[in-house]
Amino acid sequence: MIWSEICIQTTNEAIDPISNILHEHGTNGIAIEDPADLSKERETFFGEVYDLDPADYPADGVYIKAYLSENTYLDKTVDAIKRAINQLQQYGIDLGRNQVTISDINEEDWATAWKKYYKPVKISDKITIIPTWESYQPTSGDEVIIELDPGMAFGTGTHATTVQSIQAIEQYIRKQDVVLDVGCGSGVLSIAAGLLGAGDVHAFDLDDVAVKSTKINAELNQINNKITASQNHLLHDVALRADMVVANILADIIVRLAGDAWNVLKSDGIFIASGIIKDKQQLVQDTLQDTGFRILEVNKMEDWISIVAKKTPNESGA
Ligand SMILES: C[S@@+](CC[C@H](N)C(=O)[O-])C[C@H]1O[C@@H](n2cnc3c(N)ncnc32)[C@H](O)[C@@H]1O
Repeated sequence: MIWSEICIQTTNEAIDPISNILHEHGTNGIAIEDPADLSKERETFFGEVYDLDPADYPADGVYIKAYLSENTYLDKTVDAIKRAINQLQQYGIDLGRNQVTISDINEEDWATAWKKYYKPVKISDKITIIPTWESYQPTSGDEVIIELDPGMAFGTGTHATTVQSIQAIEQYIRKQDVVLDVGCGSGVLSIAAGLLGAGDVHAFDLDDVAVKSTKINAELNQINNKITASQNHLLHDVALRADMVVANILADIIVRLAGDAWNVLKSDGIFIASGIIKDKQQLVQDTLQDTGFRILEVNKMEDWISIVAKKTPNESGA
């Protein structure tokens, strides 16, 4: 079968929002080619992405590739994707060259192409993520291994926003916590929470592909007894009581989520918000504080901000 490959040349900061747009327009198998992956050092990064080959990467820019099956609406879909990407400039996101190219590709090529960029990666002092098709020898007895096959869903675990989320989960989780993962993608954050001791994890995503991927990955890690995954818009109509809410999603969506996150959290509950660009940091902080949260931490990795907030009155009593 022949597929259409959409390749967008853009910037690192545009990867998440453009990936979301591509998902929303029904594309499959998103692959990211970012030369920064070869050389980046993260302040709080505990290891390296192993075995990456420079020959696999573009000389400059970031390429996001996604695939559409043969369909008569290709032109319309591509136009809609271009329009949605251009609108990101209104949110202050730098799109770089913003060049979109379309080419035909055989099914056998795309189905496995992205896998060559995805290697075992140590993302905290405890956690290593390994793709299911790679072999890996743990380096210490207490290493927590997350096996992952994200398939078509977002979330290899290696993106800075995901790394920040997992590091915060590791720091704040307590045994038997009830955790809600909003925008679960591949389920990587839910699995991290489950393996780090959460009692019950509820994962939500708008995208049915993400929900299926979370279920598959929970089973792969043998913690499907702890994790439920369902299709949902943010936390709408969720009546659970949680110790922790984690959302690696865009800043503007976190702003909309803040009130519901407050409502579902128990007193002293923790809200981990990630996927925030620098320009939106103040907006998210202000919104969280106006909602009543006390900001515990603001962290930066590459160009991304994550915020950890607690459901306790702040000093001004708001
Ligand atoms: C950046 S990905 C994060 C995936 C994963 N949690 C991680 O950290 O790697 C954001 C996810 O949020 C989902 N999403 C976007 N808007 C949403 C909404 N309004 N309600 C629920 N999920 C949403 C997307 O489908 C996508 O899977």
